[in-house]
Amino acid sequence: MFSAPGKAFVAGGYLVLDPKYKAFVIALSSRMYAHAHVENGTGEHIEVRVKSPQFAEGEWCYKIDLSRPDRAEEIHGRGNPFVKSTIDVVLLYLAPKQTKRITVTIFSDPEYHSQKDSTPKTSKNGLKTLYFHSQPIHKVAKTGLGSSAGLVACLTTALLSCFSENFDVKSETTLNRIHNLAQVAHCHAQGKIGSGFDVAAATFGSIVYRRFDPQLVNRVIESWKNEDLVQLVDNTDWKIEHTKCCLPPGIKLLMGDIVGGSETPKLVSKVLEWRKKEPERSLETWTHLNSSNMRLVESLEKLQDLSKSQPETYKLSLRSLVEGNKSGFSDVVSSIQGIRRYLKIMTLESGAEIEPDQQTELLDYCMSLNGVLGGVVPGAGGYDAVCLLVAEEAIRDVVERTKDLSVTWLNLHEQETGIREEDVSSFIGFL
Ligand SMILES: Nc1ncnc2c1ncn2[C@@H]1O[C@H](COP(=O)(O)OP(=O)(O)OP(=O)(O)O)[C@@H](O)[C@H]1O
Ligand SMILES: C[C@@](O)(CCOP(=O)(O)O)CC(=O)O
Repeated sequence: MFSAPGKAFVAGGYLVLDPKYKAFVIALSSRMYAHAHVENGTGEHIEVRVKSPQFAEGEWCYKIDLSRPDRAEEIHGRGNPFVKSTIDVVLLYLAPKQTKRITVTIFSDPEYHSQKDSTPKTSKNGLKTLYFHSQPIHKVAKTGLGSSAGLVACLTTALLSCFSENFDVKSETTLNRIHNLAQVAHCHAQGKIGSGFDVAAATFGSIVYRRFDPQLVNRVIESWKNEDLVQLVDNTDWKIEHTKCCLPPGIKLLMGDIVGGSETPKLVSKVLEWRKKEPERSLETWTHLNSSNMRLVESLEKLQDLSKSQPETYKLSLRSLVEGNKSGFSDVVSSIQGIRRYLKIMTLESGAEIEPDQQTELLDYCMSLNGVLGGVVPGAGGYDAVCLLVAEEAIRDVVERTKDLSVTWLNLHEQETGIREEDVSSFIGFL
């Protein structure tokens, strides 16, 4: 069984669409899981059955002709574009010659979806609770953790593992192969080439990310040939960057769900329109915003180093932070203030509600609390969520002091690892 983490897009929304800029994405403890069972098949077909038992009608069964391995047919006429596209891309890449019967079972941790109309169930060993929804997957509200990226990343991994003797997700080559295939499958399913930050975080974990050239993936989707896909996946420099970066000890991420919601494509199109109409002003804003984003990354790295080279000094700074003295963390605080300043300028000038006044008020209040380094609207912003960086010891107090506000803190934290192998024992009773 393999799993991939959800994400919080802390810094670099919009800018990440342009390979000139980098973004900072934090991987989360809420994960998507894929368990594969493989048997020898008969006849001229491969059968891939994907089950997602937490959702109504959550089973898709594809028959794949060995002579056209990239064109899976769902036998009940049910659709799941992300499942289908992943099977198509992985089989186009592998061009298998032997029949097989594969069953992949998908599970997702509770925080990916709204828990409305759902029932919790706990595994036999009592370690894992999952929510079972009465609606089909496409009708269940999402929370923004990147469910399709998580699904595509762990399904790609599970399928590859069925065709490989010594499959090891700790190998860099394997991880890059998973990433590249998952990016192609995700773009193909979405019908557009996004920045891919969510797929990269699902694969590599907490990272500073620079995107790939969309033409690379476009060309392969257009040609749809095994040799072009193999060349792209195994022998092409995508020029992406995925440098590991995580929060320093004692600092935690708090993700808050906001009642409401925003449509990312509308926000993106308003921002891109503004960029076209006001090239100079928007470039100036993006340049400042990017400096603040990169200053945040650098200051987190410095704190990480300090916590190792001078652990006592670092501990004292953390202690003071909880008591309200943020001076040991001033670079993080000021870079977050910078990020917010330029996101607000983008909001006011582009008309896209990236940090609307309601979020400004909430974030300003949170920032005034002891132990809080700062908070931002993650990703594309809007009325979806907020995230805070907080001293671990102050979390309880922050939750208490915000309990009457329109924010629900989610039960998750940073978990920096990307794809990893899982022990199935926590899933006994579900499988
Ligand atoms: N657990 C799952 N089982 C099966 N399919 C899933 C699962 N999770 C996600 N999917 C697929 O991904 C689709 C959702 O992808 P979409 O791109 O609309 O959302 P998203 O941007 O990933 O959302 P979010 O970031 O809010 O999680 C679902 O309709 C389904 O096709
Ligand atoms: C606005 C954008 O940079 C981020 C969207 O992030 P999210 O889907 O809101 O987490 C678009 C993208 O990178 O695909």
